[in-house]
Amino acid sequence: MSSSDHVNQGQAIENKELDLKDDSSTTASLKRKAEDDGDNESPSNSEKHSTVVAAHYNHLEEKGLKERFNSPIFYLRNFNNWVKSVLIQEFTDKIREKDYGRPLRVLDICCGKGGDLSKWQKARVERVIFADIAEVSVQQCENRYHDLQKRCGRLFAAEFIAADCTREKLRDKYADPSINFDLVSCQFGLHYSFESLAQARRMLTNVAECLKPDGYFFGTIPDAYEIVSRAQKSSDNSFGNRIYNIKLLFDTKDGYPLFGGKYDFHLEGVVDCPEFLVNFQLLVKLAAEYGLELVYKARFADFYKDYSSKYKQLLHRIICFESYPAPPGKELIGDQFEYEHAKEYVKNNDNKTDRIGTMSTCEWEVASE
Ligand SMILES: C[S@@+](CC[C@H](N)C(=O)[O-])C[C@H]1O[C@@H](n2cnc3c(N)ncnc32)[C@H](O)[C@@H]1O
Repeated sequence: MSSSDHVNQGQAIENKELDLKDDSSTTASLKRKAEDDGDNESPSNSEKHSTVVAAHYNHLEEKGLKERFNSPIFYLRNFNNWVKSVLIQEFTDKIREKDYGRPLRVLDICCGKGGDLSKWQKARVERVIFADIAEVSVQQCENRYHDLQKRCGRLFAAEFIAADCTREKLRDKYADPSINFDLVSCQFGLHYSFESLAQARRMLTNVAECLKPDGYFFGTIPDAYEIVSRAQKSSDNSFGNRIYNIKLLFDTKDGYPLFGGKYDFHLEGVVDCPEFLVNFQLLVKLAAEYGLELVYKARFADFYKDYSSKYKQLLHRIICFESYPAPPGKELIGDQFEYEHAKEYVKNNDNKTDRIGTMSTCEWEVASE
């Protein structure tokens, strides 16, 4: 969705009434339109959830290579990394198309342990500020940065900030508060701010107040519409499979609240804490108040369709899919019944191929929520 120089569907958003049952999305990119003055809304009094979230991420163990290979979400993680890599590449390219030599400055908000460090290195950016509420994660991010620096010599400059980005003003914490970002990235983190309007506003202020006019904000969030639909089909407001479980903590009969739509999310070995639903149309409307205009949104399945041929090699390189049927000597990550779709595909494709790359339905259910 749109600004003047992008595919123009903007009016649809502007003119529509908010409809809680309307569709939402998993990846979105917004463009900074013009300068604005930010926002001075006071922070919420309740910091309980943020403390639980920070404690959860602080206690997550760092996994070694071997553990990662044996993880039941091995392909899902790789696929999520593919989505993030493509987003980073696409938006750095967009800026460079206009201004090739521009040194790119980035804010990676809700950065975690720095899962995107090497993506920023490959994108040849000049400076990245990493911010996250979990101070242990921020420290691990900094350690990883120094390791990467040792391995590859020249690396972008970096700053590391432990802060609740839904309550604190990040600008006051930058080494240079007059810094302007070309890109702000928030991967799998923005939804934590939808606990309350004040928190969402603070987050968007942090995102937008140092973003250059024509800079981009992009991120990935769970799909509220999908989550609520799945919960409504269940008898106890919860659903999941062998790798994930979601329990909504309110009655979904009449949809979901605009803020504070809380659910417990468990993803095997990675997430186990409360999260909040994001009504996408509301996000778009709020973001507009901060000078941000939607230029693209897609659910992961559609994102894959949009970019899989352009970034096919990367899909192979970071092993986003497993071979079905499993090659001799290898086992499938899931049970046989999780590959019916792949079995059908191989059966119906006129013997063009006897093996395809795929994900188990359990992993795909998470990627599509
Ligand atoms: C699912 S992890 C994603 C980490 C990273 N962006 C990635 O893609 O690997 C979500 C991150 O959001 C952070 N987070 C949650 N609430 C936050 C808040 N209020 N302020 C800053 N970071 C927050 C968590 O600490 C966690 O590191």
